[in-house]
Amino acid sequence: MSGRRSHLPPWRGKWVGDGFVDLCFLTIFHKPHQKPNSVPSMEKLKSVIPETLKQKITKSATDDLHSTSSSLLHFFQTLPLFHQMVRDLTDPEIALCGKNKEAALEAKGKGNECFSKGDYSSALHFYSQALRIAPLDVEDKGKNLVAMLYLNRASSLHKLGFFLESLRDCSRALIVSPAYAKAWFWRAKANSSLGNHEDAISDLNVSLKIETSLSGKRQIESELNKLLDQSRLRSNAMEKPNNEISELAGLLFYCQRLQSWPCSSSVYERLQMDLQCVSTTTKGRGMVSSTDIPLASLIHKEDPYAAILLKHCRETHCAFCFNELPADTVPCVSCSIPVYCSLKCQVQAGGQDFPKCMHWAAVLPSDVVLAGRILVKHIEQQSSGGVDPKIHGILDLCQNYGQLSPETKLEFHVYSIILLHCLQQFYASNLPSNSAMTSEIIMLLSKIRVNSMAVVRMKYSDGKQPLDYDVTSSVEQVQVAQAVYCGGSLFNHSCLPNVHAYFLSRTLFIRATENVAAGSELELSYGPQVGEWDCSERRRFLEDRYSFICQCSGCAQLNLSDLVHTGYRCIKPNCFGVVLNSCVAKYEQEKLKHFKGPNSLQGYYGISKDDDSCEKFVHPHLIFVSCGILKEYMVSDDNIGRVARHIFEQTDYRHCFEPGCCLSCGSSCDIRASQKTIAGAEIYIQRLQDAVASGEIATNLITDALKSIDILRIVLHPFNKRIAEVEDNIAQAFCLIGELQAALDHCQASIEILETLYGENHIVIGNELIKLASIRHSMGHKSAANDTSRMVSIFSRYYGSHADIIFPHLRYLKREASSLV
Ligand SMILES: C[S@@+](CC[C@H](N)C(=O)[O-])C[C@H]1O[C@@H](n2cnc3c(N)ncnc32)[C@H](O)[C@@H]1O
Repeated sequence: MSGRRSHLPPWRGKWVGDGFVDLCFLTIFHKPHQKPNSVPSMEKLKSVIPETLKQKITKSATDDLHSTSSSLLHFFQTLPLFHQMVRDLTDPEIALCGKNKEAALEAKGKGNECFSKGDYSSALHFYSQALRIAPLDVEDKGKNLVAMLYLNRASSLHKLGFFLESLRDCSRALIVSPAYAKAWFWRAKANSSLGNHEDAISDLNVSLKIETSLSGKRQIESELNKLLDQSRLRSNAMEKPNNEISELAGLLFYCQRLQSWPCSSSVYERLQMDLQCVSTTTKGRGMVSSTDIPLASLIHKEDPYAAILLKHCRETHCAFCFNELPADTVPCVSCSIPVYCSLKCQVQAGGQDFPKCMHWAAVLPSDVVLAGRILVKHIEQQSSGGVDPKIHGILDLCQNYGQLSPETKLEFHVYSIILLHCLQQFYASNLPSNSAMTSEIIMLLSKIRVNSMAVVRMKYSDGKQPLDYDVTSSVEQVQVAQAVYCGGSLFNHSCLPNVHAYFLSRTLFIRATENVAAGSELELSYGPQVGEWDCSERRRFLEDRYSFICQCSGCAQLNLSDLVHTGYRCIKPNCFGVVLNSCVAKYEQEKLKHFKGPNSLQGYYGISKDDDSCEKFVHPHLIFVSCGILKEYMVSDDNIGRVARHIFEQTDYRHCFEPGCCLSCGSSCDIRASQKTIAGAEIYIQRLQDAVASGEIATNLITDALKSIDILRIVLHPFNKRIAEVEDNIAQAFCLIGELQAALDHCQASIEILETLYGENHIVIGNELIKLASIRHSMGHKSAANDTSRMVSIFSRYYGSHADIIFPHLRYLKREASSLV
């Protein structure tokens, strides 16, 4: 789920969390080999809608939809601009997504040129481009063009040392043209390079039989003799390797290399949870378990109802399984847009695609395309079941149309009419162009907005392969696809989630990250979490993006993290109290106003009553309000306990959140002056960040940043998140110049703050421990093994047996840790 882009620096193992996707209207896909198509002028279309109609639409509620969509439909039907736009979107002649023999031949020619110059990676690029646009049934020089392109690419791959990829491409060429002697020959070479000598010999024998030219036959014979000599030399007793490298075996090999599903048998971990969908008091439906759930249990697994790859990932990720593309991509058979990692994905995608790959599917925003896919799936399911394929109430999911922004309401109206007209080309009888159908699509778009999930992948932003791990590797979650999971949509959001969602291939997995008592609600995070942002930021984000006011426990209760996250330090030297800015103070004061007493929270999140009638949360860093007095959960004498006591040892808690006043001793602090001081310090920190990004670090930049963090420590509360971020920047800079002890100290300082903000078992801490362990390991410290075991336990909590698949670093670090012990 997308979540807002965190302000953490790129190397931080940052956690965007689970989130639902945002809308990205009007982003246009330009194909690499052709000029960008004319952009459908959505803004222009919106601008010609009469003002009164616009007003009506932007103020509409669900009940008004028939009337508003009828008026807009009527207006568009008489508007030439609208018809022109629909024509542009649907006309295969105008569209850029069609196959194109001339362009394919041109790209092939460029590939051949590069190949003959020995520039095999450019040749690979041009052949892949040509494959994408080559029509399936055309010939070039008496041979099938697609088969030729596969073969040419196979030769480039072979030259580059990608033998398995080369083998697969030869097999693909042979599927298209089985009597292609050269393809058998190159397949033999790939098999031979992979050590599959018997397969290589058998391929050469086939090639020899088919080849007609004398020179060709001679070349094959010479290769065959070489291989036969080699195999005679090998002992007869040698075990025969498994030579059956089929497309499927190739796929499995790739999955192993890419650390992706479905190669691992652990994927078949069983679901044993008995979950129920119940009605909650404040959040609509929600999921609960009828039994106690131990932490790390897999509680839900689901394939998407519909899913689409995001535009920016079209060149890098498979359009079906969403995994990273290998070098030997497989194009779509009907159009030039999607590419797949294998024939298997290509075939599977065929079942979920539109009847014909259409230009509009490449141009319209992902929400709209997803709505189109859902409509088509619905129509086809109904028709195949012999049911009248009338569209009504597609997907039993909630929607928040009434709470959408005026601009979004207008866009939903416009897009639903455009989508309807695009789909009518194929489904005119099921999709009448009327207000009922338009309202139905608006509802569908509203459901997608609230319920669709962002499918994410881990990205190593320093560009290194996961297994080439070193201390500066960074792990980041990036969104690659958007999908609707009907079951997954029933999990509500909490800023203190007790379950965690992640993806392997297209499959959604949800796992409990703590022990959850029977009957407690199971809630994941749609992005914001306690520790990541303060309460005001989280609520604003959820309201803007998903149009609901968060009613979770993290937002309803006081917690230490929210108070100190952006807090300032008290001016008294020995006071550990926190000073809040006006925005945070307002939100925290608000919580107290709405506090209805401890009983209102019964039954949530495993709260239990202890002897002196105080409510306890399972989250150790939570401070809670109970029985009319403020009391901290943490009674220990550590930092958290000290801060908590200072903050809450006051009687009149209802008025304690005065902005600019220390919550502990009441001293007033000049926040404006503090902000000015911070702005001065931030200049040097930014310079260091820029230097880190460029990889060139002068020591004076580190010295300046160290002075700046000292200044920050004077004005900001010791647990303010900004200090953790800057400590992290400095640690990275020290890493880059090889001063590992200093890097270690700053990395530890950063983690200490993050543990206070998130809790020590949070996945963010797991990500940070990757860095700590790697620094310690580079220094030969035995304690790296402790970091690793802590990290492994955190990752297991969030990913169970899938942790090693998602974080290949874990395997590396585990191996290194065992070598230290
Ligand atoms: C993906 S749906 C979750 C299932 C939904 N409750 C239902 O009845 O179908 C998201 C919607 O649930 C509600 N919701 C989820 N988490 C919430 C929270 N923490 N506070 C308030 N409403 C929430 C909001 O209406 C939100 O738009």
